[in-house]
Amino acid sequence: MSTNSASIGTQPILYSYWRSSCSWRVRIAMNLKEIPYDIKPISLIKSGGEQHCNEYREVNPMEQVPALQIDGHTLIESVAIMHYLEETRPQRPLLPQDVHKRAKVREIIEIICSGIQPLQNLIVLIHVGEEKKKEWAQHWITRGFRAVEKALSTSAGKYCVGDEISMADCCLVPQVFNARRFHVDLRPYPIILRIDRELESNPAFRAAHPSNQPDCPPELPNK
Ligand SMILES: O=C(O)/C=C\C(=O)CC(=O)CC(=O)O
Repeated sequence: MSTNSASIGTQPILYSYWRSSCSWRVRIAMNLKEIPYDIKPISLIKSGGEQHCNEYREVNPMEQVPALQIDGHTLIESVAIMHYLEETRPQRPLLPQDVHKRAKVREIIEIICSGIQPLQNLIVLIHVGEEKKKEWAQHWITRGFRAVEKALSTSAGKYCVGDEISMADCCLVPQVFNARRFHVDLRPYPIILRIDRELESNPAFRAAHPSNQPDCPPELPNK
């Protein structure tokens, strides 16, 4: 963890891209915990991607968003960031007290953050190629959503795990957006759809939505 004296005692800075699902997870968590922050937009597409420039590589050697400068540190990886926020800002908890429920939250996080999103992110789709990318993304999202829906069939209340919003919900909503972006048929996943609809009007989720980001283009493509 590198230190960054500029962020000690000042407002956290989130390096973010409007429709990056990983940035979006952190925006939701920050909003739920009511932590004020500034956004530094990093365009993943402008001039081959600002995430690859030397200056940003110093911030995040993975050349991805998000990165969060907070408490004098630079943190990367959205799930690690959410856990840091949970441990340092326990207000409005995003993990349940019950250990079994915690395990379910982590299970859903893993399915999405290891089993779906990395397989359909920008670098992979560029490698797969324009012609095949839609079918590829649909395949991995469908496979993962089958498992998420099954997990939710026993864990869900109003939200992914019980009736309290958790980190699992922070991960689910952006992934549903990606599924729609790649025209995945969501009808087989009624619980996923119900939770997504439930969270649509939540102010923390609304403020984190791509369409409410400073770097969102005037017309939202593929929405
Ligand atoms: O086409 C673009 O606008 C570029 C990048 C993204 O949306 C972000 C992703 O790679 C998808 C994701 O975060 O899951």
